[in-house]
Amino acid sequence: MQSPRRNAEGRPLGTCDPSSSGSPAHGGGSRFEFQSLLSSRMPGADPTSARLRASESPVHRRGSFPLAGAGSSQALPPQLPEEDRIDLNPSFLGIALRSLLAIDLWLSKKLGVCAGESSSWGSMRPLMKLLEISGHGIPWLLGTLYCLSRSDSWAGREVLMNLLFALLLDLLLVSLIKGLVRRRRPAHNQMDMFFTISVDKYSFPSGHTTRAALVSRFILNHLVLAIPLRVLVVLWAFILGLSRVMLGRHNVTDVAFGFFLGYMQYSIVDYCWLSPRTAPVLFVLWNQP
Ligand SMILES: CC(C)=CCC/C(C)=C/CC/C(C)=C/COP(=O)(O)O
Repeated sequence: MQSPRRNAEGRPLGTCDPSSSGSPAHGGGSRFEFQSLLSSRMPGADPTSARLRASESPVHRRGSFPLAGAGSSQALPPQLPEEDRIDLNPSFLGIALRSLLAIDLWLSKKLGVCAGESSSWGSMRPLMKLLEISGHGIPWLLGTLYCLSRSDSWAGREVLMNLLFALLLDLLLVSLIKGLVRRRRPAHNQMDMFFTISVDKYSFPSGHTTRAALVSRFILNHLVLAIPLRVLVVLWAFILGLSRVMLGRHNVTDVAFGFFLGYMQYSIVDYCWLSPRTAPVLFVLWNQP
């Protein structure tokens, strides 16, 4: 049997100090806690009446005890520890976010059909992992550096220099957000990714997806491609994002935000576009023998 949860005084919740009963305005806040805790934790309790009682009480609307009435000599009852308080009036935003999170987890689990070899689409896993490599940071960085070293035109060098800047900016922003948000990867993910850095144990946002959105927008804006190739670039980005969820690497919201972030990152790169005019030092340095 579980031991009962206790309040700040070490008293089991659901018991009430008789000395503190009475009007909340006179320091009897414990009674309201008792009522609301009881009605929301007891099986078969009526949550509506708990809410009504709570809304009548200034104690619960503000989530704290009122000051003792003027001249009252009764000591203020102690505050409940944070984990023992119940938000009886959650905001609309709170409910919406919690619902979105629940749908996200449910949908991500459903779509994680290549998460393991024994999953329903487990045979597709090698293909998904090939896609994973196509969006990895290392091949993109090395490929850009190689092309930059081989480029013999100013225009080509300028575009590649900006692609390098875009890839580095992406790594920086994704690492920063992953480190701040620290959302764990889905439980069904197998951590068998190729060449990761420490923040890659976190999943929000999907780095592959930000890169895919950023690079594809970059290519569409700076390379002259026939329509079928342009469609292919967009499809690659979209399928790469989807494959992150199918592999079980990410939740749907990690990928959705990844697309948004990658798209916005391109706008930053475009705004700060490096050219021999705006960043002459970079271009001169690159041309040193
Ligand atoms: C210059 C430097 C520090 C390069 C690091 C490149 C690198 C290891 C990128 C990590 C790529 C990666 C595994 C990202 C994780 O992607 P998710 O889609 O799983 O978030």
